Amino acid sequence: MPEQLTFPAESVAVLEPRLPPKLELQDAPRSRPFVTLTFATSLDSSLSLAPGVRTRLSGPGSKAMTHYLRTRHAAILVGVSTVLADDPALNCRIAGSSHQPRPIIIDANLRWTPRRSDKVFEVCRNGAGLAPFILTGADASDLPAASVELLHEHGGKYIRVPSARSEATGRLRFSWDDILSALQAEHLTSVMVEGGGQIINSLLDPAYHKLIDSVIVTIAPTWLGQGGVVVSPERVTDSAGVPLPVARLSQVSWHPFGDDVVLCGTLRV
Ligand SMILES: NC(=O)c1ccc[n+]([C@@H]2O[C@H](COP(=O)([O-])OP(=O)(O)OC[C@H]3O[C@@H](n4cnc5c(N)ncnc54)[C@H](O)[C@@H]3O)[C@@H](O)[C@H]2O)c1
Ligand SMILES: Nc1nc(=O)c(N)c(NC[C@H](O)[C@H](O)[C@H](O)COP(=O)(O)O)[nH]1
Repeated sequence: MPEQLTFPAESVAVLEPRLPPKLELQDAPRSRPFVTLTFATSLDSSLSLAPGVRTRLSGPGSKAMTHYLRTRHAAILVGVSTVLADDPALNCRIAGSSHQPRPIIIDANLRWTPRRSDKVFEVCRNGAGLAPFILTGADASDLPAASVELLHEHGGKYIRVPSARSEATGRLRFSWDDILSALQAEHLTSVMVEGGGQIINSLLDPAYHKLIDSVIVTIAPTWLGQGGVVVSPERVTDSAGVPLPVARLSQVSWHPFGDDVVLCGTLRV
């Protein structure tokens, strides 16, 4: 029996001002998708115990909140290491909701080989989710034919995004402007960025704050300890090299969900 979550109407009302406008209420077409940054963190800012380790942080109430967010966004975006670690379904499991978000997987360097048995395809075949769009820096001629075929069969695809090679890692990187342009071209009007750490830290670069419309963070009352996947964006300094805070939320509100608290805010000025 597939998991069925419920999210109470009073909590829906609390979240509504933080969410993308419903399509029918949108007065003018947007030039880029509405971006919600959302994740679950421990008290020591960890998303998971270690890279590659799936770690449950959200309790039942905040988990249902995350799935409610999935009903209210056109797309859900994660990095390839999250897919490799978690084998996520990336679908919405709120009882009675017919909406499914489009999974977007950032895999600039083609690290993931999709397989028929992956959960994201399984839920798709069961009519409980959509097939992923994989954003890659690879040329069409370098895409593995079997992966292209598997995606096509389920309604997914690779999308090529302009990339630059990082001097530090030698890996291909996207700018968030290009990621959002790719989603806009697919008529995806809103996206929730769920993680993992590298994706979130890259989006929290001050150059991209203007692209983030809403931030919704679940904080679980636990310390995971050192060695976890940590949300901590690259340091920013002034012209004298003195460290500055990278970002501070405004329009902040805190909402308890069971043992967890959900923090809402914005980085837009
Ligand atoms: N608690 C949560 O809410 C939550 C959410 C998602 C994932 N997770 C956990 O996080 C861990 C994975 O996080 P992670 O940091 O190891 O990996 P990740 O999921 O952030 O993916 C890393 C990959 O994304 C690529 N990437 C990041 N920014 C990019 C950009 N701008 N352009 C192109 N590529 C980019 C990196 O090169 C790397 O290949 C897993 O353990 C997972 O369970 C937890
Ligand atoms: N809100 C939240 N609380 C958590 O405790 C946790 N581990 C995640 N992780 C986010 C990640 O992006 C995927 O949601 C997971 O990998 C699970 O995926 P599914 O639910 O199967 O789609 N998210």
